[in-house]
Amino acid sequence: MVFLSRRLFFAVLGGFILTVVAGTLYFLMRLREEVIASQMQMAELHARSLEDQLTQSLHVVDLSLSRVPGEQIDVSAALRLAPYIRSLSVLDRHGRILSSSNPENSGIIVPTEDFFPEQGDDILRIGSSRNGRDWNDRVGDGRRFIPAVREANGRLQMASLNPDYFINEFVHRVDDKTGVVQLLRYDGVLLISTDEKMLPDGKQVWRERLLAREFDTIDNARLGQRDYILSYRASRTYPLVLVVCLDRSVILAGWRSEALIYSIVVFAVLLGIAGLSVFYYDRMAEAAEERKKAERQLRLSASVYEASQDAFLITDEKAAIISVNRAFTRITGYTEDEVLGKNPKVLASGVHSSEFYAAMWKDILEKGYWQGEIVNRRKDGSTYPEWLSITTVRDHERITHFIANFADITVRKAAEEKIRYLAYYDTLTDLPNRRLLYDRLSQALSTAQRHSSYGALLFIDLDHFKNLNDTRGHDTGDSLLQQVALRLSTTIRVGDTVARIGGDEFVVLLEFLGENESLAARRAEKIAGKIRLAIGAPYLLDDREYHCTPSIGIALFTPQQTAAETLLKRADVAMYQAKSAGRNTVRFFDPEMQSLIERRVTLENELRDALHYKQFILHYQPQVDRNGRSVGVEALVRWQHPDGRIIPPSEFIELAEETGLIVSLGSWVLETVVARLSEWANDPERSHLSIAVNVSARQFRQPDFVEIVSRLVEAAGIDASLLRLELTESLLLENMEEAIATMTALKKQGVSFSLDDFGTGYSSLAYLKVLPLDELKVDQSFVRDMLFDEKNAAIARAIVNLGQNLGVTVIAEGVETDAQWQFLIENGCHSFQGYLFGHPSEM
Ligand SMILES: Nc1nc2c(ncn2[C@@H]2O[C@@H]3COP(=O)(O)O[C@H]4[C@@H](O)[C@H](n5cnc6c(=O)[nH]c(N)nc65)O[C@@H]4COP(=O)(O)O[C@H]3[C@H]2O)c(=O)[nH]1
Repeated sequence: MVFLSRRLFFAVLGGFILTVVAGTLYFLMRLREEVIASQMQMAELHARSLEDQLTQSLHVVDLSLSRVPGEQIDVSAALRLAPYIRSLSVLDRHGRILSSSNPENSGIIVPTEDFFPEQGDDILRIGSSRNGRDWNDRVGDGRRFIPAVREANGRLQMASLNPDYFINEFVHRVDDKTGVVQLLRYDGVLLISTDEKMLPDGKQVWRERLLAREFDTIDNARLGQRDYILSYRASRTYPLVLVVCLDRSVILAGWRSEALIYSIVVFAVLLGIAGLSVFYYDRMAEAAEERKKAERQLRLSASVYEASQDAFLITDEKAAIISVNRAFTRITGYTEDEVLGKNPKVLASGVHSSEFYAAMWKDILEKGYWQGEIVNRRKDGSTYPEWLSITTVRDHERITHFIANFADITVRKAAEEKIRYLAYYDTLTDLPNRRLLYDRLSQALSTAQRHSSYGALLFIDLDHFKNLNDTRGHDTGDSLLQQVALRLSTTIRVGDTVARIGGDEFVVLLEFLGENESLAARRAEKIAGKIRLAIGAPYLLDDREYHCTPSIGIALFTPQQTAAETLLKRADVAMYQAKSAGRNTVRFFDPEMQSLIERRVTLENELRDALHYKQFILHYQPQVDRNGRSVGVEALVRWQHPDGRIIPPSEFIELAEETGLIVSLGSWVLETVVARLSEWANDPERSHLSIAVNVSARQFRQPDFVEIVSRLVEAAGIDASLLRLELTESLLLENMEEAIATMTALKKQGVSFSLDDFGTGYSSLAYLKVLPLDELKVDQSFVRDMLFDEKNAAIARAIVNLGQNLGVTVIAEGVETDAQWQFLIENGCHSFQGYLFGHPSEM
């Protein structure tokens, strides 16, 4: 729609108003002219009819006066005929009234010189208007008369005319409020006027008028203070002029009031039209401005929408796509035509679960808004991360559209990742830096507290690294650091942390080293040893072999330890101790731990030697029945240390387990036992004795354990049932199925099994049913106190009952007194072992 400018609008409105005003004025003026024209006609009509009437009246007078002189005047007849004649008189040549119908006129000399025309026969000559009713009336009393004479036969006959008669006639025709009727003598002398105050035009004016025309109607004749329509007409017969003057102001009064009303109406209408126009123009201008603003806004929005670097996707209420912008196509590869009408699911990557989308839609529908990171799929099948915002558009609560706005954040994420990487990683080695180490250490400390588990911090410094840097340059130094980092990473378990905290300083964080401090220390030391070996292996730097050793400091952290800073300092101190101790070595921050470790290292080495130099011996402890008769023995290993001490198994079995030496030791024990059984087989006094052998978990889990035992038994040709393998509950529980398989296989060979330390472990009764056991061994801890502690007594009794129910024998170990033995016998125990029957000895 074309909208007029304000200036043009007012110009048009002004033009319209001017046109209406001009039209109205024109119309009113036309109306006025018509009024005037009709009044002029009217004035002319009046003038004509009054002149006609006047002429006739004067004709009567003329007739009355034209009688033969000397004739007696028949006054009454004349007056009857012309009521406007007051008297008729006869004058002599000198103007003396000889006789008159008004006798009092007689003798009066009439001054006829001012009559008009001044002389002439057979024509009526009109005198001027005089005061009084007649010649004889000297007082007048406001009355007037007009004399008229006619000369005939040397005599003058005169009539005194009553002007009031004519005035009456005139007023009868022309309302004295509207106009004035005047009767003039032809020479311009006023004879009669219906309004005496109004003076006629001067004689000269009339002379000129009458010379020009005998009758005429003139508009706008100024008489006195007023304007008139003036119509005059000279009598056809007599020297008189009849003038009708219509007062223009009165005539036009009606027109004026009409014009006023009309003007008011037109003005009001125009005012209304103008007001309404301005009002509507303003409203329309406002609306147009609003519309323009909205259009501008829309154009702006559209250009923002199109030019935006963010993708926009708009759907209808059913989630069918109705619009996408250029950025959408750039990011996803889909053109608008390809996605119009489709569901935004076309972009789904399959990375997110249905629960994720359900939660997202819940938010959108309930809160009207969702925002978050999501992975979508491009048209070419590649996926990309985007930051997505979805909002609803509502129309009175009803959702009409969904607007999704997203940006491909691949670059941003990469940058963030890079920043994060730079913040938390060492760029040379790709290892975590000090900051990340602190984070992980703090986490590890709280985890350690939660799980009551020990951990350790290993501070590793490369020996003489500075020399390498100084002599062969930093690049070579960097290369070494990278190789060391790689070796460290591959040496430790997944889940542990290796960090480079500066120069040639590395830190390894070990978690979950167990709840036992010394065990944790040993594990940490062992890993440190592995690291020392790994780092100690030769390097190839610039095609030259290079040897490097580390100094490693270890600080254990306990479940109570909290300060990461302190811990790192401790490990650092320990590392310096390692340096002071000659480098290429491992040192604990805690001196006790250090000596413990050192002792263990010594012990381990000695154990190896012991195996190598066959320093182990077996002691046998008898096992008896209710009658005290020997039914078997338990083989218990002893270490005959070169220093002459006999070391009990409690001091080395655990280390042997940890180091794996137990496998070799266990094999030696088995071989020795089988050899002893074979030896006893030929001894009638001992051939019935069984030998119980403790089998460690590691030994039992050897893949070829069944073969080893079978081979030994077969090779020795002994009665396999005399070989009784003692297993612990924990061993069996570690892998029940495998344990059953191994036991079953050996059972087939005739080997028997005893469950050692029964009651101290998990004591799951369920597994007892499925294990091919021959014997339950009541742990000595129950036996020791059972006579004083009812609970232990109850347990001992329960185990015996259990054995009876399962159909296996029950042996009690640690029997030291007769009372204990008697108690156990009374409660149905089958066999007994303990110092009461004999200490372990070489036999
Ligand atoms: N207080 C007290 N103790 C008694 C009494 N009667 C026997 N003992 C001790 O109780 C332990 C019984 O052995 P175990 O429970 O199998 O416990 C054994 C066994 O678990 C392990 N062990 C011993 N020899 C071997 C072996 O050859 N291989 C394996 N894997 N472990 C062995 O070492 C543990 C300790 O063995 P030992 O020091 O010989 O200790 C033996 C024995 O000397 C008594 O009346 N009172």
